[in-house]
Amino acid sequence: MGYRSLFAPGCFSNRTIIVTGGGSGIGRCTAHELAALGANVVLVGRKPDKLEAVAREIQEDGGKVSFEVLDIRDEEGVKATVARIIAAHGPIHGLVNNAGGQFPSPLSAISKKGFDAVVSTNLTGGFLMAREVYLQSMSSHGGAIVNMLADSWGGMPGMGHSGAARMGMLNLTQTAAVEWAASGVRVNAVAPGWVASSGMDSYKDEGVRAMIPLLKKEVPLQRLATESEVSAAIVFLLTDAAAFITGDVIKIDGGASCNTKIFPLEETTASKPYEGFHRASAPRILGGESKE
Ligand SMILES: CCCCCCC/C=C/C(=O)SCCNC(=O)CCNC(=O)[C@H](O)C(C)(C)COP(=O)(O)OP(=O)(O)OC[C@H]1O[C@@H](n2cnc3c(N)ncnc32)[C@H](O)[C@@H]1OP(=O)(O)O
Ligand SMILES: NC(=O)C1=CN([C@@H]2O[C@H](COP(=O)(O)OP(=O)(O)OC[C@H]3O[C@@H](n4cnc5c(N)ncnc54)[C@H](OP(=O)(O)O)[C@@H]3O)[C@@H](O)[C@H]2O)C=CC1
Repeated sequence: MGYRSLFAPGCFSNRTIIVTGGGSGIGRCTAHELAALGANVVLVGRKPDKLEAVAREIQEDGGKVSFEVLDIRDEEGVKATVARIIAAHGPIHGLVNNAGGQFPSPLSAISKKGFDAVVSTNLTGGFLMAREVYLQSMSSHGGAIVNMLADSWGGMPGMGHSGAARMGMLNLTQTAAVEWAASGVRVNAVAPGWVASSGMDSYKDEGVRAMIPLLKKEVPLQRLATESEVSAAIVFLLTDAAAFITGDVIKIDGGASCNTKIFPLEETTASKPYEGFHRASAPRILGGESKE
């Protein structure tokens, strides 16, 4: 009958896709997936050695890849980088706005400089990348953008700066989806809960490191996500299989955002007091004030 799967090998052939933060963690994993499906991948990040190492890995696997050194918060740098990518590769078909991060800290301990660093990385930088890719390329031929959010639907002690930025990115995703739909541009997002990514190794604070093994307690599926479970959702949103999906968010959190936290999971059938990690106890673990 000649049925053609939308996930066929080579489904991204002749498509150029930018992956910001492609030098490590989820971005690296996504870049590998996209290249394996035939995409011409352009990695973006601040550190050339990391980008070069990932580019080499992908080339060794037979993939098409190059990289651009860029701080996504640098407006002129973003404009020039997007122009350079188009000059070298032609139209841009996909953007994975993955670059980001934060340092866990209670709100009361965050300086303006620190708050600005997190918001400019996780919100403004993503905006600049999406705007330039739209203006310089996708507005004339369509494309797909996937933004990185996180499980920030409620207050998460220690994550107020990045939570605020991610929720800003949620509205930006929805607004861009509406404004750019007529140009054939789809804009979606993924919202992971905790991911066992290499990025988690960047947390050096002892209190935060002690918290990591406890995080799975609030996840109904009782573990952290893998990098490839996040990149699979990103890749799906870029495929033609998602052609009628825009302005949407895929949560990859093992059900964490569905857990009301009123009763910790293991206490729902037991009577002993809960002593593990849950959202209300995070400030104590992070060294901040707690109302408990
Ligand atoms: C239930 C599930 C909830 C899910 C929640 C989401 C979980 C998310 C996890 C992850 O994201 S893991 C990935 C982690 N990866 C990273 O965080 C990447 C590395 N991080 C950074 O690059 C920075 O943290 C940054 C803020 C994203 C970028 O900072 P920038 O490069 O601008 O830093 P600086 O210029 O060096 O510093 C500016 C300013 O920011 C403050 N600051 C930065 N980093 C730290 C830190 N590690 N600890 C404390 N403070 C930090 C600091 O105030 C700096 O000001 P000065 O010290 O220079 O005055
Ligand atoms: N791990 C987790 O539990 C979760 C992660 N996330 C988010 O997923 C994304 C990927 O995280 P993960 O892979 O875990 O962590 P990583 O720290 O490995 O990835 C972050 C990437 O972003 C790049 N980056 C950071 N700031 C900038 C900047 N200003 N300009 C360009 N590139 C930048 C970094 O590269 P370089 O420093 O070389 O520039 C790095 O490659 C991040 O946005 C993260 O916040 C969301 C929810 C959960």
